[in-house]
Amino acid sequence: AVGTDYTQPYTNDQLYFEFGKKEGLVNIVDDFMINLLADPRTRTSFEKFDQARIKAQLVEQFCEILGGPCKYAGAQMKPIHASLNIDKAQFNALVEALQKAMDKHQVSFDTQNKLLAKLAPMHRDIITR
Ligand code: HEM
Repeated sequence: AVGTDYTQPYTNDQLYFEFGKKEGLVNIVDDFMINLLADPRTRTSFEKFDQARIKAQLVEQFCEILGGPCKYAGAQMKPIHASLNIDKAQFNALVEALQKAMDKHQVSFDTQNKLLAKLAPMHRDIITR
């Protein structure tokens, strides 16, 4: 599982290749975290934690979701976010930060939406207020 009991990874590695494989994901997630730390809606959550560790976990999670050769071994989404008091505006800000990073790395709109479609349902494990 990739952090929830309902998220099914894509079953071939086409999307993983469209994201530029591991190297592409590392670059996208680096910019994603820069964007999260630049936005006041998300900075206050992320600044207190080990960002290098979170980025490494995000790369593994996205890699597995996109059908790549990875196995996410991080925390489940519900318990890890439970004490963070995350609202809908913060969740939306995170999606924007990811879109901005994917745009910068020239991931096509359709391909971006394939990843977002797997992340969006996670709102029910992450938003707690
Ligand atoms: C679909 C949306 C999201 C996904 C896929 C996601 C994914 C992740 C992952 C993979 C981790 C690392 C788990 C681990 O260390 O084992 C994590 C941790 C974290 N996330 Fe999220 N997250 C999402 C939304 C959010 C939002 C909206 C916020 C706050 C604005 C947030 C704040 C954090 C923080 C602060 C941590 C570190 C918690 C800790 O180490 O105790 N996340 N997230």
